[in-house]
Amino acid sequence: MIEFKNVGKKYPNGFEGLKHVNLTIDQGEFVAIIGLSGAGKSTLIRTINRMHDITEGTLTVNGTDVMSLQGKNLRAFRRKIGMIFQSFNLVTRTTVIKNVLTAFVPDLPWWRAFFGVFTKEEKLKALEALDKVGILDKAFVRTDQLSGGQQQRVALARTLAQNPEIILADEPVAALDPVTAKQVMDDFDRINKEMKITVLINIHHVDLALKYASRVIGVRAGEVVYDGPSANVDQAVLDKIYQGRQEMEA
Ligand SMILES: Nc1ncnc2c1ncn2[C@@H]1O[C@H](COP(=O)(O)OP(=O)(O)OP(=O)(O)O)[C@@H](O)[C@H]1O
Repeated sequence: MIEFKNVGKKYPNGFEGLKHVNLTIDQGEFVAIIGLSGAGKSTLIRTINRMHDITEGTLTVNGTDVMSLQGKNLRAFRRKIGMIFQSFNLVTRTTVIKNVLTAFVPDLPWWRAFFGVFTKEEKLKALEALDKVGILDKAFVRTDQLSGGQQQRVALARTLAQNPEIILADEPVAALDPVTAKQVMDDFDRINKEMKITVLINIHHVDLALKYASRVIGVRAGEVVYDGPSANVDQAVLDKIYQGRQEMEA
């Protein structure tokens, strides 16, 4: 369970990225975070794995006070939270499987990481993760030969190999065409349902947010202005979140 209690985030320049955020997200939920550019969506999800420090209130993940973590404990905590970015963050000049195997690097002795020595079990786990996102046949292909959608799936497989409890995805389909975006969203959906992994997605596509997420969190100027079932999102809710700048899809 992820719990925000009166959370605030003030950036060093004094800008308030988050204000009075109160949220409880249960294990296994699929949540879409929507809002205008600059509303604070990235700031919100990045506080969960401590990419950003909160400056007010408390944030707990499965009972752990995130701000109390340091060094080894923080690294161990981060291993349970997968992160997916718009830009995939892969090493494109190497093979797909090598990218997935990097998921194990933080747990390896330095020499194994340095020489890229992986056990049979680790290799099987990496292949299994690729199978889960439907690109097992691409395991030994150079990553730069894959389409954008396939590369995002490699990133997803790398995250899955980490065995996460939570996946945070920051605009994961923003760089993809509509058909590929839907395929990647289908992967998130399957992973969420089959593996009971909590999925939190920042997304600009309201139609995809409403189709895939069961819950929508609307952020405006650092504040949560809507939190409820996606089925209850109507034009009035969108007007509140987007200040009248977003039309509901027919
Ligand atoms: N390091 C920083 N210092 C100061 N202000 C920042 C910093 N990072 C982000 N901000 C500001 O915080 C606000 C929220 O940014 P954030 O990236 O969370 O928005 P977002 O909703 O994810 O936007 P987008 O959809 O464009 O990615 C923005 O106004 C941004 O300019």
